[in-house]
Amino acid sequence: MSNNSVKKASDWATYRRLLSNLGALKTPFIVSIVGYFLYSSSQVLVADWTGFIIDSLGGAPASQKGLISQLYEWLFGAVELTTGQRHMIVAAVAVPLACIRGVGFFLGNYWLSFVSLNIVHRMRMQVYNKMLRVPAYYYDEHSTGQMITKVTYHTGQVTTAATDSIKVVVREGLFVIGLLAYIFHLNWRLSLIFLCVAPVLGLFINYVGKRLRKISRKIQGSVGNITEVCTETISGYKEVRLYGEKAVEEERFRDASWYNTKQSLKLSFFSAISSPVVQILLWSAMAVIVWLALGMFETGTAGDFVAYVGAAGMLAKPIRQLTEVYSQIQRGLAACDELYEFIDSDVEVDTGQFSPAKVEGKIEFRNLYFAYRNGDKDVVRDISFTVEAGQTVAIVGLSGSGKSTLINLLTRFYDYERGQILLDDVDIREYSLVNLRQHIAMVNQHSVLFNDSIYNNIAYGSPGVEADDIHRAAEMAHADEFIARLDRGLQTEVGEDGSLLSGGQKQRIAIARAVVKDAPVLIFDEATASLDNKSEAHIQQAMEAVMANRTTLVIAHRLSTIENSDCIIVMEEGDIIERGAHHELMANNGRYSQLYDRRFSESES
Ligand SMILES: Nc1ncnc2c1ncn2[C@@H]1O[C@H](COP(=O)(O)OP(=O)(O)OP(=O)(O)O)[C@@H](O)[C@H]1O
Repeated sequence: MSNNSVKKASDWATYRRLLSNLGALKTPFIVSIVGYFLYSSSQVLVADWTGFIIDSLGGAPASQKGLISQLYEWLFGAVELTTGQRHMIVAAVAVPLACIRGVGFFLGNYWLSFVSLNIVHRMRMQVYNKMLRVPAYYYDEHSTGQMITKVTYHTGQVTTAATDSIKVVVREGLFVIGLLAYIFHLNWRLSLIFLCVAPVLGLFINYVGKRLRKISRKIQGSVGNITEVCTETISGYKEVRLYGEKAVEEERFRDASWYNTKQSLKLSFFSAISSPVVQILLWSAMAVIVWLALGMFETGTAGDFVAYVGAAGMLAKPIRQLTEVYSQIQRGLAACDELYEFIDSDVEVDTGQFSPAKVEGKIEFRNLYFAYRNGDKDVVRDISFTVEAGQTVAIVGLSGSGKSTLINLLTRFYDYERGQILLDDVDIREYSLVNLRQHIAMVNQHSVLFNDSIYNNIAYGSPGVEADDIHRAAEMAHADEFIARLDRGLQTEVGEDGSLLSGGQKQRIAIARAVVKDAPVLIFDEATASLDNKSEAHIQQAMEAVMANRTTLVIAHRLSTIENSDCIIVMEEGDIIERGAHHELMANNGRYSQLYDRRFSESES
């Protein structure tokens, strides 16, 4: 019971929130409602016109209730008309009715689409903006497939509900109200019978609505799973084939797709059953009405009777349409719920106000501890070291020792709670996020290239950069040589994530991008993938050129980077176990010299 009332409140909250988006769209919304009002009124008047025609067969129409009859009486009551003139007037009513209907239809349809599409666009932008701001944890905990589904499938559901379905709701809803008002006007006692059916209809529709909403949520989840399997198969197509996992992936996909099919069938069942049930209820009421009307219309004309039964009969169609779109509306609302949940989720903490135009680049880690939210223990412990402005520090250690975690904390993709990281002696949490990241350039193991030209990839993050700077950066990154060999040079398209380039070429473009950014702090997470000697030498020279005069933190795998750095930090399982210059650590004969010997012999062989 309490659960239900909570759900109800949240349903209303969803409606209210959607409507609160109207804002500047109020005028087009009102125009569309006026349009649909005209459209529905003209539809109601068609029933009235039928009664008017029947009454005019025996002479001047004499109905006291018919709307067109009364207008006719008001306009022509005092005029002597021939039968021919009267017939012409009765027939001519069709033209203004069609005009009102047409104008109303256009105004209603166009302006309601205008409103709905704008609301959907805003919502889609809110979702996308949120993706740019959610913390790294969100990406850890949700798959790419599920996130893509939000922007595509979920907003698609809202679009259908907010455009096609809402049009039917407003248009046919107003039509139903108009018809009810009209039959009440003709005979209110008889019309009360219709109202007796209303609570039964309401209860039934409410029950079906809840089921539809629940199933719709399951369908959304299942579309997320389908997209997830698909994106994994697409990005890992080589692994799938090389490891012979085609059958397993096919099975995973079949499960996800079949679950979706089952839930969609359930949804179809409920939406298909609701319309006939509603129609049976309505037509039962209709039968009672006709039966009673035959005895109760003794005061009205034959035209009134026909108009009444005609209008009552007309109710069936819009009510059927309303029940038919009900499932789409529920799907839209279920999607809205989930999108709003996402829109309301936390963003990266960004409370710092400090925004210096330039920093020297001194970095200090001070007694830093950190545990990931989903991990149970600290993955780095009591980390303290300083990198003076302009120095290079290499961090080495076995896989999983916490090297990347330190970089993730420095760039504030995750926030620490114990200890400090300082940039120019100011805690990095006091910097605004945008400002902090402006001072850092990073070349990652998996630097992402965008599906654009090499030129634009190098200029990424540095809007308005001069062409000369791009050329210089490409030279410094030792990328100019291979770029010159390409037919379209810097304008060559690199494909999705640079798929048309080799690993070494991609890295050099990423280095050029860091050069153009010209930040005082540089982070290199060196690729472990073995490059051929020539590429390695190119990248080595590129790195050295870029590192000059910058504070550099290198997660190092290459011997030369390690040997030349001012200090080497050796990590093991989250702790710093050794630190010092290369020759000092070699002389210590500890873990570093073991690691070094191992790498040295590997690279020699
Ligand atoms: N997003 C995350 N959520 C939870 N745990 C994580 C996350 N990223 C890393 N870890 C864990 O933190 C520890 C340190 O990982 P980290 O990536 O910092 O190591 P690394 O030294 O950079 O390793 P590699 O050289 O293989 O990149 C590992 O035990 C890892 O499982």
